[in-house]
Amino acid sequence: MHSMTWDKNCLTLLNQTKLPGRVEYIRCSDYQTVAEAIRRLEVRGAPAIGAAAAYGLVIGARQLAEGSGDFWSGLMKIVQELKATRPTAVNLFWALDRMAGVAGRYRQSDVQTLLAALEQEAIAIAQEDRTVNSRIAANGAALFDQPLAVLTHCNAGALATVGFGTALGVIRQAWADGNITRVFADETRPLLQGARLTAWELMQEQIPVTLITDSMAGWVMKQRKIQAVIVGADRVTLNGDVANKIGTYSVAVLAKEHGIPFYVAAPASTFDFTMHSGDAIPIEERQADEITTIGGVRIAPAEVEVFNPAFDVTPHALVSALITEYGVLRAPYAPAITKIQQQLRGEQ
Ligand SMILES: CSC[C@H]1O[C@H](OP(=O)(O)O)[C@H](O)[C@@H]1O
Repeated sequence: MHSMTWDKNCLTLLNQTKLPGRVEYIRCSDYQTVAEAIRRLEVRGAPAIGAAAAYGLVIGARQLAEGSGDFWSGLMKIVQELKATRPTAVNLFWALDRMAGVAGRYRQSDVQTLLAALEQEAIAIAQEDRTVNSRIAANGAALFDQPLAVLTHCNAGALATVGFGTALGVIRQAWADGNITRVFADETRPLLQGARLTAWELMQEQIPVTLITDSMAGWVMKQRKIQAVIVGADRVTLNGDVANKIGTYSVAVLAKEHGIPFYVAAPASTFDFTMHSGDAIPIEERQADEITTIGGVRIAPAEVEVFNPAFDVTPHALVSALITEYGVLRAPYAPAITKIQQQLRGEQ
């Protein structure tokens, strides 16, 4: 399955809010549709929203070229509108800054040349994510030197990326190597990415998966049913702190308590080299009805007070290893992350 496809004139998104019951697609012929899809988690997952926003800017630039307003100020306004869709996953800002940089290099060119350059950059961002997924998978699978059962939280699979996933990419490769006996998937309240998306993805490939509620993770560890945890990330800071789906921090604390390795799979595009610690990561808070209803059915009093942070931050001390396309990083993370930053600067 693919989270998105690009066919020169249109971005088609798999509508993840309808899964697993219905496979429906959203054809995005304007950038506003892409922005709304990111806000509504119709497309979600750090690398996926970065790539979707990049394509959204391509579409928006074409809309401007057909209009009569000031092209450059209009383009920068669309960049800001897309950046405002969600605050935590750094891939969104990384992708849009990269696209804006390309636009700046072609600002004095004719519009058609600029449009072509933007489209090529968005395609490159998507293609690089596929390649990076494969390298993360290979680096992470090498950690599994015997058949193990693992636990994962939320969805860091093909649906969260352009390729075949970060955490689930490692699981797919380790499964192919014969080193995964079973995956325990946290349902991941409130939006149930684990129940709706991870369970669906793994069952599509006959990878053994057991769905549990988030509150069962500790008991599954106590019962020695799993030997490793692997999750994705939305933002990793210079010291190795990790923002990820709400509930990840609890899983990391439980893993520490039970002596179980807690791995984070993340591409360099999810590293925030401007942020020294997770204390500064903006945590998205979402609307109350995500908690007080399920599938439109009310499960709590309508006026109840709700706290709905979509992410939490796991301190680097609880992270056993960061699995990246550059290799498996171990603590202390700052020197290794800084080295990746230097390599990236050298590649530009
Ligand atoms: C490979 S990034 C996946 C990451 O994104 C998810 O958040 P959301 O579903 O709200 O976009 C979750 O934190 C996953 O670990």
